[in-house]
Order: sequence, then C-alpha cells, then structure tokens
Amino acid sequence: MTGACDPHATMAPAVALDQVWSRYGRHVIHQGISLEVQRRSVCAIVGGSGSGKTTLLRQMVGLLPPWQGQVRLFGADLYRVPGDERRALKRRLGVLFQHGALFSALSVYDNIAFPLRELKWFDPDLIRALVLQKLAQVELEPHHAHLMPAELSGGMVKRVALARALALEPDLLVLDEPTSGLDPDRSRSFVHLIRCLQEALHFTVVMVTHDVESLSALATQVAVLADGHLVAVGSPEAVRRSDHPFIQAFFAGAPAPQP
Ligand SMILES: Nc1ncnc2c1ncn2[C@@H]1O[C@H](COP(=O)(O)OP(=O)(O)OP(=O)(O)O)[C@@H](O)[C@H]1O
Repeated sequence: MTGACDPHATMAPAVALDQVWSRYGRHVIHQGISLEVQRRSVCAIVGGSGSGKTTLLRQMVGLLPPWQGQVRLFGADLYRVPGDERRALKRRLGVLFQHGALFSALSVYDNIAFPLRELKWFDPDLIRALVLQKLAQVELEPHHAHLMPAELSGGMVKRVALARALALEPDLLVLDEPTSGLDPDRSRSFVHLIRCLQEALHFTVVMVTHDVESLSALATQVAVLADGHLVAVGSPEAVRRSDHPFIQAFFAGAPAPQP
C-alpha cells in the first residue's frame, strides 16, 4: 500500500523517484532516474541546458507522468493513487516556477488568496488573515496587497509568488530557477528569505538552479543531471569533488560551500 493515508508512509522521503524514464516523442530525456529527497532537506537539481531539470520538476508536481517509473511523494505513488488522494497530495506542494507567473489581472492580495479561495474551506476573514500573514512572511507590507503585478519590482514579484506558493503551508516547496532575473543583491536577499522560511517552517525544498551561490547557500543535497542520468548525488561538498566535466565547470571559481 502506498496511499497518502498509509501509516508506514509517515517517514517516507518527501520525494522518491524510482527508475524514471521520460521522453517527448522520440526524444528520450531521462533514462532511469532514481533519487530520494529526505524531509526537511533542500535538494538542488543542476545540469546543462536541456538536460531535463524542468521536466523532472513537472513530474514531481503532478503535471507530467513519466514514460516509465514511479514518482512517490511522502510515500504515495503520485500517478497511481486515486484522484482524491492525488489532489490531497498536490495540496501539500507549493510551486514557484521561473518568472514568478503571477496572474497579471489580479492584485497582490488576490494572487495570494487564489489558492485559499480555490479550496472553498475558508471564510473571507480567515483568508484576509492568511494573506496578511503570508505577506509578512515574505517581508512585504500590508499596503503592498493592493498593488497590481505590473507595479512590482522583479524582487517583489518573486516574493509575492513565494507568498502564494506558501499559502497552503506546503510540506514540499518546488522552485524552478528561483533567482532568475534578479540582480546579485536581490538574489542573495531572496535566497536568505527562502532559507529563513525553510528553517522556521521545516518544509522540504526541491529546486532547479544554475546559480552556484544560491546552491551553496541553500542546498543540503545536490543532484546532477547529464546525458539522461544522474551523474552525481550527495552533499554539495561531496558532489563538488566529482571529476565529471559538467560539475567541474559548474563549480569552477566558486567559493567552497559551507557544510
Ligand atoms: N513540451 C515539450 N515538447 C517537446 N520537447 C520538450 C518539451 N519540453 C521540453 N522539451 C525538450 O526536452 C529537453 C529537456 O527540457 P527541460 O526544459 O526539462 O530541460 P532543462 O534542463 O530544464 O533546460 P533549461 O536549463 O534550458 O531550462 C529539451 O531538449 C527541451 O527542448
């Protein structure tokens, strides 16, 4: 039994990929990817352009069934559990895709309230309290709630998107290139925010990044994709010691990650 209610699943990894194969048409992207991400850890997936990082994230969040293999979240087989269990599993995820992807026609308030309203569980007073709490968590002010996405700086868009991803208090936060488009200062401050929130709220993070500085600041585990395979998985310090050419190039010149 691998259902979301399985008592044996309580200590299962947040994410477990088992022999995942992926393809688009005849183009095979992954050839037997197996990876476990333990709860409360921060896993960074890195790899060259087109190596299949985003495809792997889409599979983890229930958007794309793998061609072969299993994707388990918290012990439950995401693509084989019944629909209501799958919906319950997906409510345990917060997702922040590249570029933030806010609804441009909705205010900051309505963007953050969106996943809360969708559930139809909360009355407007509770939604208001939760939206203000999430805004505070991402270090924005209550008056920012009335702004439209077009009125926000790039850093604020990221923060609002993060607040929306945190709205349902996820157990797993999935981030695709969280710092893309930010200048180095804003990037550092956004990474610091994610780190503080993760330490306070104890969610698991899986992120794709090209940014070695973000990786060094956040990741407890690194998984490196190349040629359809995971060529290294481990702590940042251990992966960095690999002599794989992509890994050597990725870390070249970067300061040693803090254990
Ligand atoms: N919907 C799709 N249909 C066909 N091919 C696709 C589709 N999505 C992605 N691909 C191809 O699959 C490969 C892997 O794409 P993916 O976006 O997962 O890679 P990535 O490692 O995230 O790349 P990048 O770092 O450039 O964002 C690429 O060659 C891409 O062109």
